[in-house]
Amino acid sequence: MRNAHRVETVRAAEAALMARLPEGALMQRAAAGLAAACCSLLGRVYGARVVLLVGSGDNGGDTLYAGARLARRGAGVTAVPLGARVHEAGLAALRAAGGRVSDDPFEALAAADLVLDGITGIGGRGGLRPEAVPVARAARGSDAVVVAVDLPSGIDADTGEVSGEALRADATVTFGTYKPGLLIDPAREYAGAVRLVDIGLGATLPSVPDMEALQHEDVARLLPVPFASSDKYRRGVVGVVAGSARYPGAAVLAVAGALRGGAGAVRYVGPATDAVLARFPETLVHPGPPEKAGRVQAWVAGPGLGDEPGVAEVLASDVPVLLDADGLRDLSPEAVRGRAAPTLLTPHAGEAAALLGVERAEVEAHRLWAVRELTARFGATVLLKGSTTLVADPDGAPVRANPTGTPWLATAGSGDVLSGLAGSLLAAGLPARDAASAAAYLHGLAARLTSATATPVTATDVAATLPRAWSDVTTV
Ligand SMILES: NC(=O)C1=CN([C@@H]2O[C@H](COP(=O)(O)OP(=O)(O)OC[C@H]3O[C@@H](n4cnc5c(N)ncnc54)[C@H](OP(=O)(O)O)[C@@H]3O)[C@@H](O)[C@H]2O)[C@@H](O)CC1
Ligand SMILES: Nc1ncnc2c1ncn2[C@@H]1O[C@H](COP(=O)(O)OP(=O)(O)O)[C@@H](O)[C@H]1O
Ligand SMILES: [K+]
Repeated sequence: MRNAHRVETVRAAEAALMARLPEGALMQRAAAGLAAACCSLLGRVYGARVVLLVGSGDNGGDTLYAGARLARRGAGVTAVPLGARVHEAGLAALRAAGGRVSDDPFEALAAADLVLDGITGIGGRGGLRPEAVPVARAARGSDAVVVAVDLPSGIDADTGEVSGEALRADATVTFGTYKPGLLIDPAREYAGAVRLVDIGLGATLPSVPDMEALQHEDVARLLPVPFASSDKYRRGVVGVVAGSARYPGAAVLAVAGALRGGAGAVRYVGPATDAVLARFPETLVHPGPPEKAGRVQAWVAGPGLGDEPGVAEVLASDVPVLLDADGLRDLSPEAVRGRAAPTLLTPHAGEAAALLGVERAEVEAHRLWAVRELTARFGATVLLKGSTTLVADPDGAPVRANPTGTPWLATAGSGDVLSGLAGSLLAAGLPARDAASAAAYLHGLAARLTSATATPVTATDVAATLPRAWSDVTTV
């Protein structure tokens, strides 16, 4: 599991740890880890040209001490102070190691191999200030590798929001714990590859993080495994209410996802029985209504449903229900809040915006807010799809950010596959939060495996690759 903590939590943990350590010890740990990461990125340190963008706080201090370490190994290191103050001890260390302060940042950047962005870390507020903007742009426009120190300067550490200009990094070296902003778009995209440096903060951080991201071993633990005594009903039956005369393909894709999700059987209910059977003869089919179709352990309703009935019927059932696409249209919080069994909503940004009564751009810019707000209003688990898929639970457990996926997933029908897959995991007995986050993980991984050759993927490809993703996760 990758854990992330908010700035307030990090500061409290840092204060508790610092009280036990000699002064400056944490900053030296951070700087040592940062310098080591820079060495591995540079390959050859001796003779490399390194530029430090230094803000007024401790983020600049980390950067100066790391710069001193690189200078001692033979790099040519130039500091560019950008704040009203500078970390004096860090600057003295850099000078003592042979580093210098630049009088022309643009000249230094034009020749740089590596730029360290130490303008702001967890103390930053809002986007880059105007005086830093031209320098940050020159850094990004140069041929140098840009490494963000703790966070890309200009992003919001707690939310992943980017309200002004921020410096896009190729890699981020973060200290002690991940920050939520490193896991959530749009900020996540500014961070590049993120490396965590252990500075001993684990000892004083709370054990329940503010946010988390699953990894292979976490998903492997969640996925259902049949026992010797299992039969198809004990493994769980998932019912899929999807498709219409206009969108029969959505039914096929949702069933495709459901068949690969670990349920023992998939029951399709709706008008697309012929299309579903033609593709997947193993499906149990029924024209509807859902309550006449036979017992299921979870329902998925909505993909391609158009104006077909079924949503109210599954909401009236006493089993977990996943609502997606047309199943979310005009959904009232009361219809969900009154349910005794879990409900999982899987909107994309447009559907989330409609449910919240805001613009789509508002959801995309404030994804964490949007997923939390939907969860609170509907009293349901919510999986918000998009460039970063987030899963929030009404019981207040840490929000999960999905680390897999690729922009190639933005293809028609891929959401239908996801809803079938997540519903299948619900039917197999996973709690809604686990079903949603494990499904998003497998779905994103399948898309990555399919697009490994940098070619477009189709929703059908993603569904067909789910078994490979499953085996990739469970055979670590
Ligand atoms: N916590 C830990 O465990 C450890 C933390 N460590 C390190 O310390 C870092 C946090 O340091 P920090 O608290 O000094 O804040 P930091 O991010 O350097 O900003 C400072 C100042 O910047 C300014 N400023 C604000 N917004 C701005 C903007 N948009 N654009 C430009 N300037 C802006 C503002 O000052 P102002 O100019 O307003 O007076 C603010 O006070 C942390 O990220 C990590 O690197 C490690 O060393 C060890 C373990
Ligand atoms: N830019 C992106 N990067 C990564 N994944 C994306 C991006 N845009 C969309 N996705 C993913 O693609 C899928 C699209 O689902 P959805 O919007 O419901 O499409 P459809 O309704 O056509 O099935 C979701 O899993 C979503 O998380
Ligand atoms: K930074």
